[in-house]
Parts: sequence; structure tokens; C-alpha cells
Amino acid sequence: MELLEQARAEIDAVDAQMAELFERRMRAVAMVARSKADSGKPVFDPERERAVIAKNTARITDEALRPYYNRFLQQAMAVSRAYQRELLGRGTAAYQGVEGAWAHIASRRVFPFARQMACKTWADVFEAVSTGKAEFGVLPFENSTAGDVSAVLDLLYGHPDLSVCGVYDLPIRQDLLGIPGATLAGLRTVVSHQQALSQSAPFLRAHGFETKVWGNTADAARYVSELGDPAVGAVASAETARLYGLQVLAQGINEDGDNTTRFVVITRTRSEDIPVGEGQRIALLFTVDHKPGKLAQVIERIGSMGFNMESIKSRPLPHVQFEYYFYVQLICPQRAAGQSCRTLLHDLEAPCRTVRLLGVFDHETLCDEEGVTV
Ligand SMILES: O=C(O)C(=O)C[C@]1(C(=O)O)C=C[C@@H](O)C=C1
Repeated sequence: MELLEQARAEIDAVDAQMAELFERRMRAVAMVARSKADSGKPVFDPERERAVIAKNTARITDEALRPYYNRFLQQAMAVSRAYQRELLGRGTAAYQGVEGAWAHIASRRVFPFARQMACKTWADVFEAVSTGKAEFGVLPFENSTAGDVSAVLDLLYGHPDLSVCGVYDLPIRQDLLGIPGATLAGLRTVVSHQQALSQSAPFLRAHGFETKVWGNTADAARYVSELGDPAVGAVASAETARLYGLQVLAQGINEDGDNTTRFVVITRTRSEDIPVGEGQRIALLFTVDHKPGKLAQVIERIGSMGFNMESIKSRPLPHVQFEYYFYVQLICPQRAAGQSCRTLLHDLEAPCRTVRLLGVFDHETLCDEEGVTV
């Protein structure tokens, strides 16, 4: 026992020093955020993060501790990014759905300290950002199994006042939830959204559970919590379990291990004059004349400037039958880094009928950042 107490006393002393150093680091981070607000530079700077990690892990003398310190620094910088986003935003992020829905989870991971604003529809999220009720909007854009969320792309097309300032991939992990005290053996019925049930079908079948389709996963969790019956469970996320006071009875029961939803973050800030960093993404919306070879000319021009095209999508133009607009996502090459998108836009004016910069952003994956998410 004495050893435990001694060790804890040492931890307390170290924590006291670390608290001071944390405040000092975050004050410096706030200055970085202010400078980024002025220059328009993105919060996430992967090159700087790599340098910070390399320089500092080299200082660790005990080799066995290096990977842990690496992880510690990653977490510290994730906290720093979250704080910067909070300082840069006015602290309100809008999403569509109820608390605990995947869009809410994505929004909380991107803006963990912001006020979360629930909206009824995707159009309402656009409206909230457009009118300044929210600084940011978080919307699903694509799912690795279900495909494009075309309605969101159409809304982006219809809102030239807004731009995309971030793209985040959220791996979808479905857990089986029950009320406190419930057990896997005592469960009889499982409720959830149709898609979550079908993704988890082999697991649910193997346990012989009866299934009931619900409007969405978060609502199913709320229902189970309010019902208070240990025989009824829900398929939803672990974050949703925490929101509704449920416990996780089985983790990761969805069979499709590679189910990821891509979210876009929208804002009113324009990106035309922001210098683009190497590896950053540039999204454009354009239309071309209905003539042979026009689309090829645009693609050729993009390629000749050294931009790698990561994605291209086409959608019917609103109110014009059988004509289309295009969305492209490009990766900024080293030779174009440090400049704004003005040259690219200028060069595309000739082959395009219309061209618009949708945004300049980093493409990040939303890992389960323990301690940051909830
Ligand atoms: O140096 C910066 O540009 C920062 O924003 C600070 C910091 C950090 O906390 O060290 C945070 C985010 C960036 O991705 C890189 C580093």
C-alpha cells in the first residue's frame, strides 16, 4: 500500500507541474489561433505535427516509452486543434438529427467545446450557417457503403454564400446497448435503424434476438433508456450510450468493418485568398457547355497544373433538364503550395461555363480521441 501511496504522491507532484505547463502551452496555442485567424491558415498542420512529434520523442531516453509519448503528443495536439477551432468559431455548430445521431457525434468530435445546435433538415443546417445562427454546419457527404449524399451536394451548389472548410471521415462502429444491469443473455428484443440492424444482422441472428426497426439509432437508444426494460436493447454508438445512460453490452457488432461516413463542415468564410498548403484539398463546382470534349479540356487543364484529382461527381443542374454540374476534389501539389486558388480559378474560366471554389480544407479522420470526444 505504501508503494501505491508513494507512486501517487509522485504522480500528483508531476500533474501539478503539468497543469501549469498545460496552461502555458494552451496560451501559446491561443496566440497561434489568433495568427491563423488573420492569415487564414488552416488549424491542422500535419507537417508541423510530424516535426513536433519527431523532435520531442527523440528527447525521451527510455526507448520503451517513446511510442507512448508519441501518442501523448498526438492527443495534446488534438486537444490544441479542438481549442483553436473553438476560439476561431463563435462556438455554435449545427447538425441535422437528434442528440446522439452520427452527425451529432461527428460535430462533437470536430467541435468538442462548441454549443451543438440540432436542426430538423439538412436545409435547416445551411440556413443556420447562412444567417449566422451557427458558425459551422456539419453534414454527411458520402458513406463508404451507401454512397453519396447527393442532396447535401445539391445544397452546396445552391449556396454560393457558403464554403467547405473541412472534410472528416468518421468510422461507424455500432455497439449493442442496454439499460444498466441488463445482460447479453437477458436480452430478447433489439431496436434500431434499418441499416444498423442489417449491418449487425449476423450477430443479432446468432443470439436469436427479435429486431424492431426504429427511425434512427439515437432515438432507439432514447426509447430503450426510457422504457427501462433489461430485455430490450438498441444498436447505436458508445457515445449515444453515454448520452442516454445506457451500458455497452457488446462492442463493434456491425460486420462491415469498413463502414465510414464522410462529413463536410460548412462556414461563411470564403477561401479564395487563403494560401493553399501542399496536400491540402481544393473543391470546385463547375459547369461546361454541352459540346464535345469540353469536360476533357477542364480535366486536362487541372492535370497540366499538377493537381491530382481525388474525386469527381456529377449531378443534374437544378431546373435545367439533362444538364449537369460537376464537383471535383483536388490535392494541392508542392509546386502550387503557398499560393491562393486565384490562378487555378482564372485558368479554368476559359474551358468552364461557370466555376466556383467550394473550399480549401484538410481531410482528416475522426479517431476515437479518448478524453476529447465526450
Ligand atoms: O503550430 C501550429 O500551427 C499549431 O496550430 C499548434 C499545434 C500544436 O498544438 O502544437 C496544433 C495544431 C497543428 O496541427 C500543429 C501544431
